[in-house]
Amino acid sequence: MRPHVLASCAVSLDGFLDDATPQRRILSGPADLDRVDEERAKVDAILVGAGTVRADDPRLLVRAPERRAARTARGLPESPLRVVLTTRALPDGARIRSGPAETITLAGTPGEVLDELGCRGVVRLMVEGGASVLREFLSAGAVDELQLVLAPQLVGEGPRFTGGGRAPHLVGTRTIGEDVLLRYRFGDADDRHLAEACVLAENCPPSATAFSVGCVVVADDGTVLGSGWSRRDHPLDHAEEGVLRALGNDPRLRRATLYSSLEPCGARASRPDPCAALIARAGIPRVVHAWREPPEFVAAPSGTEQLEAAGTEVRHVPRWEPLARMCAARR
Ligand SMILES: NC(=O)C1=CN([C@@H]2O[C@H](COP(=O)(O)OP(=O)(O)OC[C@H]3O[C@@H](n4cnc5c(N)ncnc54)[C@H](OP(=O)(O)O)[C@@H]3O)[C@@H](O)[C@H]2O)C=CC1
Ligand SMILES: Nc1c(N[C@@H]2O[C@H](COP(=O)(O)O)[C@@H](O)[C@H]2O)[nH]c(=O)[nH]c1=O
Repeated sequence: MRPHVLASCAVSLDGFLDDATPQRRILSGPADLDRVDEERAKVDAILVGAGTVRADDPRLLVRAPERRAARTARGLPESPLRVVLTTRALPDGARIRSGPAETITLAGTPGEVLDELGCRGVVRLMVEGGASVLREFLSAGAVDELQLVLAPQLVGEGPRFTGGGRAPHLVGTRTIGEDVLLRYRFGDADDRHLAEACVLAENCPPSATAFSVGCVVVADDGTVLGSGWSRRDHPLDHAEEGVLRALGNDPRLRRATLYSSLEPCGARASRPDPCAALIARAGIPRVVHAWREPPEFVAAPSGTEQLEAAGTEVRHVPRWEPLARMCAARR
């Protein structure tokens, strides 16, 4: 299975990734560099092109000790696998060649590289650049999410990425100090919204007695009506339950699609109404999920059967199941 690909970069106001001098130009402010570190800590592998290794001599490690410790506690290496795309040997003395993380080199099309990394068990890949690699991955339609930071600097000239590819759809913006983070997703509507639901599950407060799930509800014109995750507003809330409560009787629900990282439940121990009943009652005609509920807390999960009996179309997209599981396992 191919990994979920997050492309991440910072650009100046005039659109450059670096300046034209041999020194590395840091565009992100300190708070954004810390956010990038947080993203690194979530992935299995970080990929750059050899041009970035030659220009920046990066280490590509998780910097924050508490993030490294949290990875180790989950049985992961303290920093992700480092992947350099190159047709040559890495420069002698390049910092990326030394520990503590493992480094591999690969060559090939983005599709071949993703297949190879998928075979190695990489579920989440972060592509950090540089210009050629970003262009190559975006043009090949190999990026699922782009996190682009606009930094308040004017550079004049330097590397930039250009080129075609699938249309980006804005999913969120955030001001980070003086930087602005723009988050985009690519692909068809089901892939975009379902992958987003999966990563929302990372926000769930931990629980030993319930799954961690993310949910997005989208109107038939593509408007995101609501989103959330398990236990966001109340310790017993399922993700779908919290989102539907906030939406009340919105008439748009009758033509909406509900995306959930996990199949909506058909039975609950802690509350009378399972999510399948809440969805049917709200009149939502379509549900898309990534992961059939395992028989962990309920002997024979029946959410799909109940939804279908109520006339709701249910689509299971197994491509996102590893991402749904990985985000649910995050603490
Ligand atoms: N602002 C930001 O967020 C970031 C900025 N940057 C900047 O980007 C610049 C570097 O960009 P750029 O020069 O385009 O270099 P890249 O990092 O994109 O690397 C390009 C090189 O990668 C190798 N490569 C690319 N695709 C493949 C492939 N499919 N198979 C095998 N090898 C491949 C080739 O190396 P080879 O010739 O060895 O085969 C190629 O020359 C730097 O200035 C850096 O500072 C980089 C990352 C982030
Ligand atoms: N300059 C720049 C980035 N550059 C990326 O960070 C890498 C270096 O990371 P490290 O090894 O931890 O120092 C560098 O090679 C490139 O991939 N990233 C950003 O978010 N913002 C920035 O302004």
